Amino acid sequence: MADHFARPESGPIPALRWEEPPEGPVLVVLDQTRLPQEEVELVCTDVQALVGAIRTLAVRGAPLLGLAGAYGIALAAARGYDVNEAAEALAHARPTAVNLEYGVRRAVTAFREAGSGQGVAAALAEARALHAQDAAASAAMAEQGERLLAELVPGGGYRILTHCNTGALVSGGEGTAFAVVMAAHKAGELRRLWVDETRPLLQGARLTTYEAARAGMAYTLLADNAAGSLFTAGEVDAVLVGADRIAADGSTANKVGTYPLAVLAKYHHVPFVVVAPTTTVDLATPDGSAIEIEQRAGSEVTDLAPSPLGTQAYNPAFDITPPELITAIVTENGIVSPVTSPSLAAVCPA
Ligand SMILES: CSC[C@H]1O[C@H](OP(=O)(O)O)[C@H](O)[C@@H]1O
Repeated sequence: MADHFARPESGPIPALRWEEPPEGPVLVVLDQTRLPQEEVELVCTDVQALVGAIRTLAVRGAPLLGLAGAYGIALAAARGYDVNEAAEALAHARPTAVNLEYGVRRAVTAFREAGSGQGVAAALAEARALHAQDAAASAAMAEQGERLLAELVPGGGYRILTHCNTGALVSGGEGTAFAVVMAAHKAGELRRLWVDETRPLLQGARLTTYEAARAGMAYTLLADNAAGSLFTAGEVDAVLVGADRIAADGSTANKVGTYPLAVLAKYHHVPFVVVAPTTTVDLATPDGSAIEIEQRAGSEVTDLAPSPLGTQAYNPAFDITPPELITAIVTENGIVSPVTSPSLAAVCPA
């Protein structure tokens, strides 16, 4: 029997922070593979350690990956490592979330454009600017998402189903989809948060429950394959999810298991809402067919049972939801309906 443990403390969750101890600058990250049982921090003194943390999902979630990429460039520059090599290693640590390569690019550009001897300060300033930008985007999405819920679910008392984890653990602020849930909770309008466990790495069962418990929400965990019966029972007013990459036509890459929820939502006439900052929008990618889906080790699937030695496993980390299944995409700059007003360019900075 798993050890259940006391409700975690409330307050901000330091998913990632820059520190400058006497022995040199470090990036301190909360190891999300140890949550919720243990709050363990990893002190990254070099890019190799940070890349390892990204690949094992100690550091995870699209917006946070962007921050890790930017701070990783500042760390490489500050410790005298080759910035170009650091950029290559960081940008390719995980392929699907566009935020990672975006954050790396922002800091590398600042480093290269800085005056002589100013590269480290410029890269760190850009990482901090992206951090603040993400926190502001999170607050704006929460506000816009709450207004959208009031339109989509008249009468309040929302029963929201969410998948994977999209809270403060993936963000410089309160997160993406979970930030909207938090806003509804604070307004007294969250009747129930249905939390998909999110196999195989259980981001929902471990991390979203951790964040919902800290916030004092009314939440219920469910096995991913139980979601269908919730819709049948009429227990879902809206589905809110995050994103790792949104193509120009609104096709959305998100944690595997998202696409089936979109199909269920369509069949049961339930709003399906994606919440993501514009740093997750990739206008250079025309549609979902061009998004690389990360394939992860089969052991993440076979080891839980465990299955017989030699069992082959299919383990894509993400799937693609087509625009016609998405009711709305909430960004910090506005809400887009991929079917009726598909212009994501209108909400993205030029
Ligand atoms: C809104 S960012 C969170 C996003 O990232 C997750 O993937 P992973 O846990 O593999 O980093 C998942 O797709 C979430 O929606």
